[in-house]
Amino acid sequence: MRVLISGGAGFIGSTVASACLDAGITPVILDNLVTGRREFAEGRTFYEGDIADGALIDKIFAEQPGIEAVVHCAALIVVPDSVADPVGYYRANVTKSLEFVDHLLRNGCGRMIFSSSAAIYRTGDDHTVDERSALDPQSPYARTKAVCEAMFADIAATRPIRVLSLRYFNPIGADPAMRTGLQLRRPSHALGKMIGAHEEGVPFEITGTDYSTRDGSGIRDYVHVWDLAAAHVAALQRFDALSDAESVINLGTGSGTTVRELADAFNRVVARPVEVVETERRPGDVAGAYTRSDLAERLLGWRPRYSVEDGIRHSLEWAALRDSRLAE
Ligand SMILES: O=c1ccn([C@@H]2O[C@H](COP(=O)(O)OP(=O)(O)O[C@H]3O[C@H](CO)[C@H](O)[C@H](O)[C@H]3O)[C@@H](O)[C@H]2O)c(=O)[nH]1
Repeated sequence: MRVLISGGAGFIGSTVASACLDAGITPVILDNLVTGRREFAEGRTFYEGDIADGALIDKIFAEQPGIEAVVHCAALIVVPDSVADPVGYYRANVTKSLEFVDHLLRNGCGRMIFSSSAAIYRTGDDHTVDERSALDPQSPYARTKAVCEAMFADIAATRPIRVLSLRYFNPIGADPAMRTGLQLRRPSHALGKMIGAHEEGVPFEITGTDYSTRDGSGIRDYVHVWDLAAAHVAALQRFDALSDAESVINLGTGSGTTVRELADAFNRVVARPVEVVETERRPGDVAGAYTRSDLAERLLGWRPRYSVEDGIRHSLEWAALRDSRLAE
């Protein structure tokens, strides 16, 4: 099977590409390298360019016969940037996705797996969500994902394409074989900040300790990126067995981890523990959620295999390697 992966030189897309290769699926990478890394496409079939570039998409389908599906990961993903630049975010994530799907239709590609986000859910009092939970995206970034889901569903209703949206919770870790990982040197998410604090020997700041969670800190569902990638492989293999109604699947572990618990897990992994201090909430932050759904297991036969500690260990291993793997 041959699969086109948009954003295939990014963190998740490149990991999906590695999982495809390991499963005997041939990935064709499409990435404009705005945030993706050329190094992550090395040795793979790679087209540098934009998902909205119709001539390029036509060229890819002409040169790579037998592309059976698309995994659409290409997107901008930084919440504060989306607040500062909503036009840029809607253009990159929505307008270009609309053009992309049109190009796919013209080339007869009828299967798409879309990288969506659990950030689109309204979170209830018990901090759990499933695929039927109400949506209430809180940032322009999250709204671009919700808009894309709705747009794809409208298109799939009458045009010959089916779209499966996979709603990711919080990805951590790296390819266990260390082919790829997070491209950023200093990621701003909780584990990235923890690794940074640990390297510099400064305290890690818990941003917000007055949430209605079991210990007051924010709760998330940290899912290993290799498990996410494996879910894409399972979705590709089972795509045609899914019914039209089964168009959204949560990808999380089903366990909530608070920031304090994440720090405890971190300190079980590292030799020299990181100190933890408390500060104010970040603007726009939410208490958070984890999945209560078993749909991924029922429909894809997928279950996460890696623990939060595994994710932390692999993130640390990648952080130590990153500078030797990436040019800058
Ligand atoms: O230095 C920090 C950074 C984060 N946190 C806390 O850690 C939790 C998780 O924060 P992250 O920034 O790691 O994750 P978010 O879920 O808030 O947001 C991230 O994950 C989302 C997926 O659900 C989207 O992808 C989004 O773009 C991305 O920023 C929150 O309670 C946050 O307050 C800290 O305590 N200290």
